[in-house]
Amino acid sequence: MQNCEIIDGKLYAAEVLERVKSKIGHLSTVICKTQRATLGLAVILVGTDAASQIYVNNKAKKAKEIGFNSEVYKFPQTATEQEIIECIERLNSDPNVNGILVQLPLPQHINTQKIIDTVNYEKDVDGFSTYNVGLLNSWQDSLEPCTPQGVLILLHEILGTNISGKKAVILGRSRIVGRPMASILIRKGCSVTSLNSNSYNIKDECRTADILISAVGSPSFIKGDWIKKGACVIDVGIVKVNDKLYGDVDFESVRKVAGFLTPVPGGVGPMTVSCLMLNTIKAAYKQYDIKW
Ligand SMILES: Nc1nc(=O)c2c([nH]1)NC[C@@H]1CN(c3ccc(C(=O)N[C@@H](CCC(=O)O)C(=O)O)cc3)C=[N+]21
Repeated sequence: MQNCEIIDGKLYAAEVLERVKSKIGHLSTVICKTQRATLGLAVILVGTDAASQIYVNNKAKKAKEIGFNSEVYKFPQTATEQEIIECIERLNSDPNVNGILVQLPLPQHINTQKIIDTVNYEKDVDGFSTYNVGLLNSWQDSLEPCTPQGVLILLHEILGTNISGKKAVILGRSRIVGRPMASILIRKGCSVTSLNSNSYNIKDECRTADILISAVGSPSFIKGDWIKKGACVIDVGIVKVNDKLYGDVDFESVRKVAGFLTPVPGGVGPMTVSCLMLNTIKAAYKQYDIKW
């Protein structure tokens, strides 16, 4: 039986973070001393979703660790669109805030796209605004969504930088992962199949994948017999059940067939956080008009 390589996301996330730190160092010497500016990431959190609280705190902690200012703006579940919009507008015009992230999901009564599109697209470090999505899909430079960016870095580490011609199957079509992931892989020359819960023959489709990316949030539902031998399996799902974290992938059965597999936790999650830092420093370079 062949061996499956378990991909250490924390390792590659640390590498990305080192790159971010050196970029911060460079920018600080060029700009901050003379203009007395600081670098900042603002995070907006609405409501009390337990998972969101954890992620938001993780992001703010990491941001501070590497030398960003990071403020979390908390709103109650009952907050109005107008209150959130006013906060975003203040942050848009604050020169010491380079990145703004609105944690999702937002409460039902709030128009998510409207809120996201209030964020100045050059501070939209999630890359979810209509304008950034348009840039991405027309293959222009943009702030790209963090999780797909992190997945691409892992794929490059595993398979090399040329992944053109590979068959990629993506489960899930969310704004955060599925849709931008498909767009990025199409641009890289992959043959991309997008699946959702209504798709026919999901298992057979998955079995055609050289690269299988799952972002469904359904604990352990992808089994070993869904996997092509030697395939690269990227697990983006993360759900907590009875205090234990589960991905979409049934780890033990899939590792017997796959060539490469990202674990949960310790796979894609840490890459997402590092890519958020990368987007924040990229946004700062753009805002200060410094060459990347
Ligand atoms: N506007 C917005 N942007 C996001 O990027 C966004 C969001 N909303 N809403 C929720 C999801 C989820 N998400 C994760 C980030 C880090 C980990 C992460 O660091 N995971 C660790 C474990 C963390 C733990 O112990 O709970 C790991 O997989 O090793 C997981 C999930 C970002 N999201």
